[in-house]
Amino acid sequence: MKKHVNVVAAVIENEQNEVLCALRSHEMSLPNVWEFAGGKVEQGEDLQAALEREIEEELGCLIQAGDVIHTNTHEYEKVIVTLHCLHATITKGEPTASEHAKLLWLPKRQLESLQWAPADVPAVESLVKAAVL
Ligand SMILES: Nc1nc2c([nH]c(=O)n2[C@H]2C[C@H](O)[C@@H](COP(=O)(O)OP(=O)(O)OP(=O)(O)O)O2)c(=O)[nH]1
Repeated sequence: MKKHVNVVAAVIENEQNEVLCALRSHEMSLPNVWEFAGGKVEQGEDLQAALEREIEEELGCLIQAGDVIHTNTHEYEKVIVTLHCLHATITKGEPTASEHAKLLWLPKRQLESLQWAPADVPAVESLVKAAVL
């Protein structure tokens, strides 16, 4: 049976209505696609605490995680991912790539110009839809 993992991802918006996008590197599983930074939820952790921990580890900054804005389950070849996208705001520091190949602030309405991890596509579509309304 395939492993099922719960993953949290941060939709971080700046004052210019740009969203932080992160490119998965060659060394990561699912390489060379864009995602919202985050990672797997550990046992006993709530979604907000998991996201705050993952962002500090991955991007070296502190965030406050807010509401869940989108949840989607996607079946990959080897794993089933339930992706929870949460609003988040930076409270201290600047995001810096350590594991990712690149970070990019992109206006919401341009998000679909990137190649996203398949599990992220519904969340990206709804962010773009909300931005153009
Ligand atoms: N962090 C994050 N992971 C995502 C997103 N979309 C998506 O499909 N994923 C997948 C990729 C991975 O299979 C899983 C998250 O794992 P992870 O970020 O902890 O890192 P990983 O797979 O590189 O870790 P590892 O098990 O290979 O050590 O969820 C997303 O927007 N953010």
